[in-house]
Amino acid sequence: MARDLTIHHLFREADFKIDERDCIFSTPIRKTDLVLVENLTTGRFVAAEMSRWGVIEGQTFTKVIFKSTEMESDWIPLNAVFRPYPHLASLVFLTMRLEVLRSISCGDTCECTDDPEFVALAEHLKKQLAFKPKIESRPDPEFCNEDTHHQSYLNLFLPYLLNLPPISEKHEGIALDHSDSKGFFVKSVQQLEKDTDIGRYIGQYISEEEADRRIKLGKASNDRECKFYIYLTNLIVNGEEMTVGIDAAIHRNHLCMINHACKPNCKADTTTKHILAPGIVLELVNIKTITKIENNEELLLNYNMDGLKCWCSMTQNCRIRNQEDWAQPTCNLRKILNIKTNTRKRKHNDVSEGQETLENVCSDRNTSDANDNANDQGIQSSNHSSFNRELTVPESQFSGEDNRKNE
Ligand SMILES: C[S@@+](CC[C@H](N)C(=O)[O-])C[C@H]1O[C@@H](n2cnc3c(N)ncnc32)[C@H](O)[C@@H]1O
Repeated sequence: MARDLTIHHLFREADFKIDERDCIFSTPIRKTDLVLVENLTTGRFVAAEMSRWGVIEGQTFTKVIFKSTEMESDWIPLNAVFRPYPHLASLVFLTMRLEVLRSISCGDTCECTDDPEFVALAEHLKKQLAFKPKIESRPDPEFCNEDTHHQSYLNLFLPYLLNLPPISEKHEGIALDHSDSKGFFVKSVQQLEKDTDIGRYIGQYISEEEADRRIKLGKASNDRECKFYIYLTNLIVNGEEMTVGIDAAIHRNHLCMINHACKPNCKADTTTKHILAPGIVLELVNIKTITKIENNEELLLNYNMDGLKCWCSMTQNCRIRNQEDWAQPTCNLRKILNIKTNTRKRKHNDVSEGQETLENVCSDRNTSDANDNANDQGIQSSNHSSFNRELTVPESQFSGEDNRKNE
């Protein structure tokens, strides 16, 4: 019996073109996330949990501390860590299972699943599929008052010198708050009159293409906390309109934490124009109240987003969020667990489909800059995604995690 299988072998033998190390740059890794760690001496992977990370004194690259059942906690270079997307986790699991079955040519009753390496990794990958980050454990977000731009946005205009919009100070009448069911939200701390301008939606300006890439990443990550922070706006270049995104997932102010409601008390106003360079005009996104808002009321916007499973309960289509609202993994784990040897061909087809999705996402990595890498390595906890009147995202992107029992 061939018992010397490693994940490397498994990928190779199944003829998959998956560069697992690349994936770390395309999906956020958080502390306590489940990862696969490569033992640099043996080249084998073990299941592990991210414990801490940082830059070791005198070294130029980031290292992480991991905990695994097999080894003591240790510092390892970040590029030895692989956190597959949840649906990739199921593909890895499927590949292992297929390879083990193939290598020993046995039926379902074989002892191959007793192999300690297989069992440890399979357990690990199953946990990966059940990835459910908790909103309440989130650290307070950091805010700033200025926009910034991504390389993809600069590329649209070089060699022009861009004049970024001015600083937008936080309005004194609003504050950030948090609830277990909705995560962060914005509330008033004083009465706000109708038509009050409460500030500009701050973010990182990105090209439409980059916005698409980040949306794809959000989908591919299958993160149940999948949140949307990109607001699309218009840029008028020599009289022609083009779309750009303002991504507030990382670079943001309070306003990106305003939740959606079907009957909102605020609106996004794009009538203020800002001249970035001669002939290049940006439509700024200002948030304004559309009703009088009493002290201690939540500020709400209509995202006008198709497919949002809205929890605001203001219309018949909305409901209260519950556990079922989480996005389900795209790959059917139960199917994989019940795999039969004689269904091997069909399963291989399943794998190709999923892999295609993943490759599409990873292949766009070059458009991302150093800023992105920092974010993707878990420095921030938020997922990149988007909300806007023009975006249509499948329902599974808008899932929640808790019910409202704590409110
Ligand atoms: C810009 S964030 C709002 C702040 C968010 N509560 C947080 O903690 O980061 C937008 C995300 O919040 C969630 N959300 C906000 N309002 C919602 C609503 N009425 N129904 C469902 N999801 C909502 C969705 O996941 C959406 O992608």
